[in-house]
Amino acid sequence: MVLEVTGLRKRFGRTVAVDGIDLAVRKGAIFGFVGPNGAGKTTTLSMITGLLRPDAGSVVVGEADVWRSPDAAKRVLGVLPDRMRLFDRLTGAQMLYYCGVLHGLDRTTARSRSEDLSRALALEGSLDRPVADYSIGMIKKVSLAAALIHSPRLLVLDEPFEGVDPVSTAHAIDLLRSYARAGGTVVLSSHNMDLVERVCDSVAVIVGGSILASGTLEKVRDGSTLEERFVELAGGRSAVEGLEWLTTFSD
Ligand SMILES: Nc1ncnc2c1ncn2[C@@H]1O[C@H](COP(=O)(O)OP(=O)(O)OP(=O)(O)O)[C@@H](O)[C@H]1O
Repeated sequence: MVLEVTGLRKRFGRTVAVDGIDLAVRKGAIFGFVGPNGAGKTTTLSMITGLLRPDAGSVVVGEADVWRSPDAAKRVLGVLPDRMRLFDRLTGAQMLYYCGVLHGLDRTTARSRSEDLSRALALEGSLDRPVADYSIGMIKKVSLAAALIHSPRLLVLDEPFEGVDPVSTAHAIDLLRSYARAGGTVVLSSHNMDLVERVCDSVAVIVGGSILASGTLEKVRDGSTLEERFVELAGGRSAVEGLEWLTTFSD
């Protein structure tokens, strides 16, 4: 296992965001973490990556406990956090160079990897512009490149495809697949069930801070589509009753 999460818990005031979850992700997996809004995905991924201290539980990445040996764990991790604050006065090229050097790459390697990643993620032509001027999709792509630049063993990506166009998404998927085939491991969250079905080989469904189903994609789908299974586990669709006023139109 590359990632082992045991009894993870987090509460914000009276809100129990994560209610004692266990997860195990094997080497080479592309693992999808799905759940409705407010289910606890970002809170869980933030605790896994050392960004948010858990109230209880442990996270082991490779051999390292994220909260006891954070330096060792962070060497193994590549992270695309949700709503990441970027150094957005830097150009894309400067930001990738900075991330590479921070992770211990020498200058030449950081520059050449940043060029390789920009080609793979269709960011050429944008790297000399300040990140502050990037579109939402471009920010996701440069953040993904920043997560990959030091060639980590485990990638944790919170909503990596949100706002990313279909061609760039296809490139990013190809990149993640070849990374996983070579022994890298990916944990990603997404609201796009078709995409999760396309990319992931195993999934966990989190609702109200608890994991309601996890395992291989086939096991969790249980004969239906992931979307149907997701809606079922998340408590079904809400009715539109009581919204008749919506069709009275203001004019
Ligand atoms: N810093 C915080 N302070 C207070 N409550 C928080 C904080 N962060 C998260 N929460 C609450 O914890 C719960 C889980 O939030 P979280 O962001 O983990 O959900 P999520 O599954 O990532 O949702 P989404 O799909 O909408 O991004 C929610 O009820 C949220 O309001």
